[in-house]
Formats: sequence, structure tokens, C-alpha cells
Amino acid sequence: MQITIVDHPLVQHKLALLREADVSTNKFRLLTEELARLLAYEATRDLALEPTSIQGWCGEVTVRKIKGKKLTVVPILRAGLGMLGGVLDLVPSAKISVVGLARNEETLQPEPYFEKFVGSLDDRLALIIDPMLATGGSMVATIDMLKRKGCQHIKAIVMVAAPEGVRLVNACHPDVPLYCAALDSHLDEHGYIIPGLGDAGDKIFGTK
Ligand SMILES: O=P(O)(O)OC[C@H]1O[C@H](OP(=O)(O)OP(=O)(O)O)[C@H](O)[C@@H]1O
Ligand SMILES: O=c1cc[nH]c(=O)[nH]1
Ligand SMILES: [Mg+2]
Repeated sequence: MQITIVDHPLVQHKLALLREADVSTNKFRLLTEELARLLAYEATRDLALEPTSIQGWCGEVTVRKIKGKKLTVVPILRAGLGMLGGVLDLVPSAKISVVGLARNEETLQPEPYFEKFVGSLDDRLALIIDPMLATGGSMVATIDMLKRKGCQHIKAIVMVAAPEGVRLVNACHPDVPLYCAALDSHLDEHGYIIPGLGDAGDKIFGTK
């Protein structure tokens, strides 16, 4: 599995601000969106281009535009919604597929509660977005769902990943590249990433 840890100074600086214990809901939201934008920039770096002719100011000019492949952005509810605006800034015409999963706090298994996919998934690149890759259960379940619907090209974008989650995604779906701002140390006994960010969903939505 290809894993890209985006080491750009802007990414690392924003991640540092996100890790502060007393970060406000408003600041966490803004930083999440900004980080998502920068991570999506990296994740779309290899989109294929094709030459096309347009009328420019001085006559015909050959330019390059993104080739046919359509995109769907796949936020995993809830926390993935916090990254959606940042990704859509870069790919405003992307269609959105939504997956609702809640991690059971005791078993740490993802429990599905919603799914709504756009059509023609076999013809699209799916960009899954979720701030946290912890055990990897939620990401693997989402990739499973997409593949069952015929999706063949999938990338995962997270802010912080744990080695445990990377290992699980790699074991189940080695074809899915992962983009993140940090690969952290480990999971604690409650399945939280250390040092991580705490509960990203709660911080984005202001719950708890
Ligand atoms: O890798 P995993 O062990 O599956 O954990 C990661 C998942 O846990 C969090 O969501 P949570 O289930 O807490 O839901 P929320 O977004 O509604 O807070 C997070 O946003 C991921 O979706
Ligand atoms: O560290 C973690 C693990 C799962 N979900 C979170 O929001 N944070
Ligand atoms: Mg949560």
C-alpha cells in the first residue's frame, strides 16, 4: 500500500495547532478544512491530463485539462463532513457519496447507519475523507462498501493515522493509497490515537 505523509510546512503547522488541548471548536473546524484542502491537493496530484484546444486571447491555444475520470468524495459521518468543504474547494463539481458509521466504543467495531452513493461508481475515483484512521475498521468497511458497488479506484485521505489502522487497510485493501498529515505512535486502551487529536467528531461538532 502506498502511504504518503504530507510533510509540507503548512500541513505540519496546521496539524500542530490542531493538537493543542484547548483548541476551540471554531478553530478546529477551520484548521480541519484547511488541512483537508492541502491533503486533497496532494491526493489529486496524479490525476491524468489531456490536451485540448481552446480559444485564448490571442487565438487558438492548446491547454491541458483533467481527463474524463469523474470523482466522488466520500465523507465518513460524522467527522468526515468537517473535511468536505476543503476538498470541494479544489474539486467543486465532484459528486458526494455519504457513509454513516459509528464506532462502537466497547468493541471498536464500526456500526453502519447510513449510506447513499452516487451512480456510475465503476467509472469514478472515490476520495474517502475522515480525520482519523485508528483501528482502521471504519476505513476498511467504507472501502468494502465502495468495492461492492463496483468502485475500482479509491484513495483515502485522513489527517492522522495510527500504525494499527495502516496495517489493517494494507492487509485488506493494499490497492488503496493513503494520504495523511501524520502517522502517530499507537492506540491507547480505548482505541484513541496517541498523541492524535482526541475525538475529532466531538471537536468538529462541539459535542461532549
Ligand atoms: O479507525 P477506527 O477505529 O474505525 O476509528 C476511526 C473512526 O472513529 C471516528 O468516528 P466515530 O465512529 O467516533 O464517529 P463520529 O465521526 O460520529 O464521531 C473517526 O472519525 C473515524 O470514522
Ligand atoms: O483517536 C481517535 C480515534 C477514533 N476517533 C477519533 O475521533 N479519534
Ligand atoms: Mg467520534
